[in-house]
Amino acid sequence: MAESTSAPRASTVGGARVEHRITVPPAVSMVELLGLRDEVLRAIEAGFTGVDIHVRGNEVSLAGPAGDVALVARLVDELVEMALSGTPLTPDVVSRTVEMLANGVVGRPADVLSFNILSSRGRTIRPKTAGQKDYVDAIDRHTVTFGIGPAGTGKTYLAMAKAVQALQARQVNRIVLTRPAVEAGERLGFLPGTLNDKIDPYLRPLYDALHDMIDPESIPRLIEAGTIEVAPLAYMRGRTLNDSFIILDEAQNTSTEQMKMFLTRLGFGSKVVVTGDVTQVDLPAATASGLRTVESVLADVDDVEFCRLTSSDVVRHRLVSDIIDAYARWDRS
Ligand SMILES: Nc1ncnc2c1ncn2[C@@H]1O[C@H](COP(=O)(O)OP(=O)(O)OP(=O)(O)O)[C@@H](O)[C@H]1O
Repeated sequence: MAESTSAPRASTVGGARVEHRITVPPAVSMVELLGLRDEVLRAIEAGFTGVDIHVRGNEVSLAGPAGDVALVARLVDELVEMALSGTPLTPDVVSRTVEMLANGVVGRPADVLSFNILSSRGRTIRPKTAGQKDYVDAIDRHTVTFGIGPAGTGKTYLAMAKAVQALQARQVNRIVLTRPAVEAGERLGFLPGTLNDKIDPYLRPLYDALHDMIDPESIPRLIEAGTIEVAPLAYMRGRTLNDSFIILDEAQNTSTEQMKMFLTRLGFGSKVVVTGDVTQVDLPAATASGLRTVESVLADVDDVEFCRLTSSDVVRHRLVSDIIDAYARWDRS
């Protein structure tokens, strides 16, 4: 951890302006901390224009308004902690850390952003927000986890990362990925091509995430062997899935009966993750979404967790989370 040589010290009348010095431990190289061509340092400066930051050797000096200086000091402390645990520091990591500190997120940003979910294909998948970390923790601790929240919060992506990790660790011997193919179900008969071609567009997002985590060349072999199964929800009927990591995506588009059918496929040694966004239901108006009803049905059942992600967990373009909030306000009015 960075060693702070003093608490922020007032240097101007009224205590508004303070100076603060941080000594970076020798185990962290300054290039690692400040980024190639100082890009991390520039990201910090851009976020706190009122704070003067000077770096000399392994000392970082801060001067500016007390509140900002305190925040930058904590930020540097978190970045040092991340560098010590081998987490690459980028401007994105800086802005996520700032966001967590500014929002008063409980716990340390370094514990969230340095947490390793899956190492595969030469890279590591980590949570990008505190909500994402809570979600993957919930998956670890429960047999059935619901990840509910807006688009782009990583609900599917992180569930798949956990599934691939469980497969790598031999905790399960199969991954089953499924979606309620609402549109495909209605139109299958009218589309040309084999069944596989017909359902493909609906299952495409699941393949895309898989490509990020498993060598694309080995995916056909794994599918052939049944180690990975990607299929519409209707194909789950009548089966019992043992020793499997099962993900139901877009679960807002299931009926109550389909949700029950899906959840009762659970076999021994299996884990289930259900993801969905209750604000994006594509079902006919008269059909109740199984994702809406399930929470009250299973409220008192042990080992089932409902985890909520919010617009602050959106990892797509920044604007996406503003758009989600704007729609939520419009809906309410
Ligand atoms: N922790 C993360 N690390 C890297 N990329 C991430 C992470 N979380 C999300 N992403 C990226 O964000 C994209 C959106 O995530 P995902 O598709 O899982 O969102 P979702 O919440 O399931 O939304 P949708 O309902 O649109 O499917 C992913 O394809 C992935 O590229």
